[in-house]
Amino acid sequence: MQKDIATPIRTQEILKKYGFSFKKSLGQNFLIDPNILRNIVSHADLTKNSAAIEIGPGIGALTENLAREAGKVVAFEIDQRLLPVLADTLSPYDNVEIIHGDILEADVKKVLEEQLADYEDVMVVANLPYYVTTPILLKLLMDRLPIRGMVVMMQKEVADRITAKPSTKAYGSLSIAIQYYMKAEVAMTVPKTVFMPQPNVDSAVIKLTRYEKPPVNVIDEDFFFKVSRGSFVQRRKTIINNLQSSLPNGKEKKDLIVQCLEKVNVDPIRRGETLSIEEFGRLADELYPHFH
Ligand SMILES: C[S@@+](CC[C@H](N)C(=O)[O-])C[C@H]1O[C@@H](n2cnc3c(N)ncnc32)[C@H](O)[C@@H]1O
Repeated sequence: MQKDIATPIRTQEILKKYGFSFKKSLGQNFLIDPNILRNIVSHADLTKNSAAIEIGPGIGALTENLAREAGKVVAFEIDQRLLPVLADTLSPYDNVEIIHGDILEADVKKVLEEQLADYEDVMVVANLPYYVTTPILLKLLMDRLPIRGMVVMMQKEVADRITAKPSTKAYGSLSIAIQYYMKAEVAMTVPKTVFMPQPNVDSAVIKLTRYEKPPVNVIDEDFFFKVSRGSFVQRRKTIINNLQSSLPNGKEKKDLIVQCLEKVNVDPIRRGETLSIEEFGRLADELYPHFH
């Protein structure tokens, strides 16, 4: 067994050897605790028949743990300065491929089709760069990748929003966007002390498991997301007020919106934050013929 990359001493040695300085703008907070890393990977339930996709391998701390458990790891890293570091730290593993580039620009579907098709399942596992957590998650979901799920670390406040249930403060359009595709749960919270440098915010790891089919069947997904987003524009306002402002010609069509709300048993004076995904689905389908 190789020495872990992610001990504080080894991380310091690697950073010194390469004269590496952290770029805050790239969300570079590296993990330096082998137990946390093993724990994150255990939530992904990998076997040698699984492949893992990692976003932002840094100096390879999580990558190494993934390489030990999965059949193959493909990791996307934006910072060119880390490429020689990764070539060095991950040299004991022949099942890792590093792709240099921005995950937001990457054709992940092509990578899955061309390089990972032989694996039974694929998991995305990452300690995400916090400045782009939401765009990364939404991109991966909208790409409709045939993955089993994701185990991803992020700012705790974002993890709470993603996993939130209706009628809670954290519930909003992000909760709906993610929970439409995946079952979402907090796997663990993570203290600041296991990072170098320490971030200013608390962190949590969430586990997302892709649904075979969404929890609600809708006529048009884009319209469903438009209605749910539009219902949260001003959280303190009622759903009728928010929909009047967010739907095209909503002000003039107030009576029609009220009728649609009543038809699906949603009181127009409820707030968006009280509606479940199923209720948003029924409402979107009712509004669709009049507003799409
Ligand atoms: C929070 S660090 C995690 C590093 C390592 N996985 C660990 O856990 O120690 C985030 C990593 O993502 C990289 N990164 C930032 N933005 C990225 C992007 N748009 N695409 C790919 N990698 C990115 C950073 O350079 C950094 O290596």
